[in-house]
Amino acid sequence: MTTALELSAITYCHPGAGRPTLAGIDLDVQDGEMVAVVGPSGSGKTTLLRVAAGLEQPETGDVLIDGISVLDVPPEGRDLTVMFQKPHLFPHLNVLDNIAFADRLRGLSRRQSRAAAQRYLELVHLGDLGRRRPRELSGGQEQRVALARGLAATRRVMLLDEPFSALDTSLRGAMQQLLMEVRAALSPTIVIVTHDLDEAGLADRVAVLVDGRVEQLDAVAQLYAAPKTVAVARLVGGFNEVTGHVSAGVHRSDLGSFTLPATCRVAGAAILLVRKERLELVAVDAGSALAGRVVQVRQSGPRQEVTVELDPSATGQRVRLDVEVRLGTVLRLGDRTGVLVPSSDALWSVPCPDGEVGERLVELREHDAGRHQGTGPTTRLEQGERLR
Ligand SMILES: Nc1ncnc2c1ncn2[C@@H]1O[C@H](COP(=O)(O)OP(=O)(O)OP(=O)(O)O)[C@@H](O)[C@H]1O
Repeated sequence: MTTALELSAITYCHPGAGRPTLAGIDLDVQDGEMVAVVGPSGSGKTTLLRVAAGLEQPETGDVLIDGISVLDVPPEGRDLTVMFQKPHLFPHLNVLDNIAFADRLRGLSRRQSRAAAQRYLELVHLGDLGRRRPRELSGGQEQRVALARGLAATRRVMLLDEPFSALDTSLRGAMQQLLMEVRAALSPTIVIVTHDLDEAGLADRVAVLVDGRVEQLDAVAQLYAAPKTVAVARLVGGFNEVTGHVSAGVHRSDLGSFTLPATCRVAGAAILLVRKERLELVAVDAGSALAGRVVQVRQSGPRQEVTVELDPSATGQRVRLDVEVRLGTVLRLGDRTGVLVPSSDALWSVPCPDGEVGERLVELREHDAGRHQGTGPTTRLEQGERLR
């Protein structure tokens, strides 16, 4: 596989901004690959696309297409197409000529460019609407035409900036389905900026942008199973976080001691990450369950979530865990319940960000030191044993 687009050590600062928007971006997109760019609002996603497209010039770094620097090439010469949230169709041209426009610019005859445009129009399931004007289209149809026009114009890489975010949920779903069909038919190379993690899941890899840097570039399943940092975990969402520390592959905290998967190579101050849907509510006296009581029950869309406050640990701390349960599970505030923490392969841990290594961690370390004083070498606690 060849690298279609590469951003190398890109830095960029908006005029008047206090700090760089892009602070050393490295990103490669392989031929035929779809890479999604996600990140908190203001993290620089659109700026990154604009730099790739040549609409902004980076301060340092390079943009390469097929291994050749295009820094000196203007946007229209870069073989990249950008598609924005708003379709921006030409109002005076009919749908077919909107799609045929790029080929006409490249010098193709009207007949050739319209024939190609018709094929793209059929690909987006609007084969009959070629003669309509953009004002005669619904929002969803307009966005399909914009996609067809983008595909017709693209020679190398398509850059999509939240292209479906203005559409309602069902239209967005339909456009995502269409994007999959287009990928299966044409294997275009795509970079898509999105806020929607489900949409990002359509991509081969997802780049998580935090503070102007690519914090992680991985398949979406990896972001859920093995986030590199707490910022990535928070962006992905759905994790319980418990601060503690790791030594010899065991995370120790007020929740207890949990062996981490061998692939998790964190040491020192670290946050244990446990996904809400991997915790299980069981009978309060069930074997290795942690006991507590229900302090909140809430419904969010098709999901039901329960917050359980665990009985105090030996150090007096009351850890709260969010648990996703089956919709319709009957639970009342104050109910006693057990919480079963999954086995090590469903756990993960990330380093504590510097600012979050707080007093609690110091207390935990002191507690551990006291616990093991005079008892010889530290023994590994059993999985799930609370500190006492
Ligand atoms: N033209 C500009 N001049 C000055 N600052 C800008 C300009 N455009 C964007 N910024 C700032 O640069 C930062 C990154 O903006 P950008 O639009 O790239 O972020 P984003 O991740 O795409 O955000 P969102 O998800 O909200 O669309 C923001 O702090 C924004 O306010």
